[in-house]
Amino acid sequence: MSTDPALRPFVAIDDVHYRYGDGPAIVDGVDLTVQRGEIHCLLGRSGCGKTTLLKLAAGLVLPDDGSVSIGGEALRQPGQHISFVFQTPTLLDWLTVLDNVLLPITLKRRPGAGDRAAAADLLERVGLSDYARHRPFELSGGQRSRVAVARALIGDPVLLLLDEPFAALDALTREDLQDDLLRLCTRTGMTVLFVTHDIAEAVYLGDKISVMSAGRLIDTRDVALPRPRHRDMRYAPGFGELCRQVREVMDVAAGPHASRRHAG
Ligand SMILES: Nc1ncnc2c1ncn2[C@@H]1O[C@H](COP(=O)(O)OP(=O)(O)OP(=O)(O)O)[C@@H](O)[C@H]1O
Repeated sequence: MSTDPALRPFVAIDDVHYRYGDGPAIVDGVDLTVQRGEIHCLLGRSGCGKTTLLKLAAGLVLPDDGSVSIGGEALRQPGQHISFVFQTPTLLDWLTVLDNVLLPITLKRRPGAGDRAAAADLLERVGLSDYARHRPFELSGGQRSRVAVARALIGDPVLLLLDEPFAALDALTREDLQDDLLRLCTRTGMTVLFVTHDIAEAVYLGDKISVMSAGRLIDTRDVALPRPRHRDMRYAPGFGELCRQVREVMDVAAGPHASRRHAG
């Protein structure tokens, strides 16, 4: 690995192994690097270990073997400036939307006027200024997901980890949120590791895509699409071809039956 800090990957997951208790290996020798400012999408079938790898990247669980480092520092506990967005937006119904966004601050100290202004600014950026005083149960699923993204960004995290954050949403709302996320990433230059089952989502969002299967990374590739991404790109022939190539990798990982089904 390079000794020049500018060239060193921001996230370095190095030969990481993890099992829950005495169970089987769930993460089985994974090497993954993410450069600063990169959006790296992690694809894989259900149960292959994606969430566990994300928890390792957050320091929520520690590797049995191998190492995780963020910004050149070995991670030995939950990372201070790492935010996690879960599939279900875990908002507190008794707090207002604004107070939900402020929650990560409130858990550490009393929020000040600057914190409130930052939360209001984030709500504006996700299109929810008019909902600051609402309670989460008054919002749609897409709006709740937007609040969860805004909450993850309070305190300017250096690394954003997202675990299928838009999976429960309808296709059009999901596309809107993908565009919101890309805008926020461009503005902040944040580094992102994004877990999804959805190949088109990974291709649209990612600078790179890694495919995971049975605890291992079986493929990592660059996404050869220009930035900024635009929704019309989804209908360009090159986009479909990229999706097809990734699908092929996933089918090969799933064995000959999946490949035959895909072939028709
Ligand atoms: N806390 C836990 N204790 C024991 N086993 C667990 C625990 N969490 C996950 N597992 C097991 O680890 C394996 C991988 O789970 P993980 O959630 O990492 O997969 P995933 O790829 O994110 O799946 P999905 O796409 O369905 O969310 C599964 O077999 C799961 O049952």
